[in-house]
Amino acid sequence: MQGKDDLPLRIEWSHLNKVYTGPGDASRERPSYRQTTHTGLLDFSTSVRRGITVVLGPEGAGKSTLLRVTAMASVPDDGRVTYEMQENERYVWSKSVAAMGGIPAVEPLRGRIGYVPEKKRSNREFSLEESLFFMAQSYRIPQPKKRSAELIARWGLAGCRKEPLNELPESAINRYLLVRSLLNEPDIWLLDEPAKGLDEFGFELFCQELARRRSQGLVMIATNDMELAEAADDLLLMENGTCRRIGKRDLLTASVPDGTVASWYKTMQTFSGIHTRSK
Ligand SMILES: Nc1ncnc2c1ncn2[C@@H]1O[C@H](COP(=O)(O)OP(=O)(O)OP(=O)(O)O)[C@@H](O)[C@H]1O
Repeated sequence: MQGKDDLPLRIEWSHLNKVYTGPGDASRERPSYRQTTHTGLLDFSTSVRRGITVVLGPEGAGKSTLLRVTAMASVPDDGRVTYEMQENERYVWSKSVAAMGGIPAVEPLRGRIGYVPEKKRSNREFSLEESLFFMAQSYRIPQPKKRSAELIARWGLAGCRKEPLNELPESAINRYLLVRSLLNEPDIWLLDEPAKGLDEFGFELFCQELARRRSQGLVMIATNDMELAEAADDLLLMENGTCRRIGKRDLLTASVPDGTVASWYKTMQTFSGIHTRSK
């Protein structure tokens, strides 16, 4: 019999483009009336499978944009994302799907994606406990109270469960965001700098969860934290909104003497002149 781990789980991006337009550069002495544009994704095409893919790249390379679009929290200008969840079950996210009020078409998928965004703050006045309960209800999770209580206990958040989200200390809000993304036991877990702001205990819990999900689902981590990047099965290197390199971590890092992701990434930077603020 085919187990869950044997089922195909794959995301493919085809010719994705995303450009941000905004008012002129406010940092300039004279205000400009011209719009500025920033490239988030530029004809981005590649695919990933089950396991942990770490997305690397310098500041502004498009890592957060890629995760945001893949989480369907943002609509691409062009191109498509295809999610193959299992045989005969696939979904597409694109501008036309979004424009057609595509939410019903991707609704079953939404409940199978967990996303931790880059910005780790909340201005909500709900308590941590209420917020998780409401979210569990919106996902139609059976026994939502039990599920949120279980996660609160497992992630050491019982002491601050009554606190409003906008008053939580940084370490707790980071753990809360991880818990929120796990409520629905997602098949696809998308994490933008997940270790940033986590305390030591939170990082330990996060590593345990990552180990548990390595074979169970598809995990993508955008990070500049080279210690975390060592968790990768696959590496995806981005530059100027494009995929510059993708492959098995072991094969890519075999080309550097110490076999670490940090050294491989440094070598790649040397050849392209890209710079980052890696740890
Ligand atoms: N909401 C936005 N409005 C305007 N420009 C944006 C927005 N989000 C991203 N950008 C621009 O898009 C480009 C890609 O940004 P993105 O945050 O995706 O890169 P990144 O690789 O995640 O960078 P970092 O490592 O700094 O988080 C950058 O030039 C950025 O300034």
